[in-house]
Amino acid sequence: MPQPMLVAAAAIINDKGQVLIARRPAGVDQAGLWELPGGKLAPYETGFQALKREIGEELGIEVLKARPLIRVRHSYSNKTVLLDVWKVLEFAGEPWGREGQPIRWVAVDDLVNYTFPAANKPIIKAVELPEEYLITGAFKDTQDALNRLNKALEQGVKLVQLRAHQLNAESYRELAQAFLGPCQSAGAKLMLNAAPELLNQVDADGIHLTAARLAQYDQRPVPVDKWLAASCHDAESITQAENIRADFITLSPVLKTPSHPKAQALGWHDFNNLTDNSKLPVYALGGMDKKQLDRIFGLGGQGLAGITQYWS
Ligand SMILES: Nc1nc2c([nH]c(=O)n2[C@@H]2O[C@H](COP(=O)(O)OP(=O)(O)OP(=O)(O)O)[C@@H](O)[C@H]2O)c(=O)[nH]1
Ligand SMILES: [Mg+2]
Repeated sequence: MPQPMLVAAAAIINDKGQVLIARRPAGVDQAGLWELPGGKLAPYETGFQALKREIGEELGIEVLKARPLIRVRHSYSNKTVLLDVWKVLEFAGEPWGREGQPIRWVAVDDLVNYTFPAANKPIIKAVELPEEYLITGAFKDTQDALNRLNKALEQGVKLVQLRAHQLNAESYRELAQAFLGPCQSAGAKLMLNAAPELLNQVDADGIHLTAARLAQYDQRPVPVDKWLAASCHDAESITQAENIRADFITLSPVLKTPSHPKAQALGWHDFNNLTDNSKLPVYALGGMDKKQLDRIFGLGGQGLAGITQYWS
């Protein structure tokens, strides 16, 4: 593999939750496309140092606080880039296009209306996705499930996977219908852990494929305006998720977990290796709790997925 060009880029979010994008000027590579501000690492610079310098040069602001968001390797016809993308949490000053480039604050939901370089597809998804992915656990009946869901939504959960393998197809569909309203009111996305065809009956935000379902497809089984996620456990299933153009994945079990006592845990080292080689945003799953979020970010993860934290 050729040595990639190392690039640091920033997802700068303001207090309205908008993200700052800039337009690449005429005459440069990828002219006219929108991008996240940033640029190439100088020799001996770390990603964060390059981020601070580039953002100062391009936008005239000082990055005060940032954390890793996603690292994406992408090969164009003329070069390979490794984009080290940071989420900027605090900055000083008012950004302006110091190099004459148009800049714009855009609502996260509107990012789909702008054209970015091909490498940015998973990056835009990482910007859109929250840090936590709730997977539903055991419940007594519909009312109990809804009570637990509402509690989780009150605590700020923005992404929910309805996982209920104990239900038959009809009961699952009914429960999924019942989940739609509360999720919509809370501005949360609802992923169905079910066959993709269920989207024809239940207008949820997307489908989460089990590892078994993931292996069955040779192309993306849901429309592009819906989200597609998959459960992965190793490099092979991650490649399969990329091949069918999934938007994000869970990777498990990172640590030992009581819900899957027989499964061999990956451990942090393998989690890091696998996310490094994944093009897609990766949620860590298995034995996770919120205290591990900074470690997960540092190892290339999007955030954590799980059940115990919000469902019990
Ligand atoms: N800054 C930035 N670069 C991106 C993005 N996506 C992407 O593929 N790239 C690629 O990363 C490479 C380096 O980015 P750059 O042109 O901003 O580098 P730079 O600021 O150091 O430019 P310069 O060398 O002209 O001063 C370019 O080939 C660009 O196409 C993105 O979202 N932001
Ligand atoms: Mg640049």
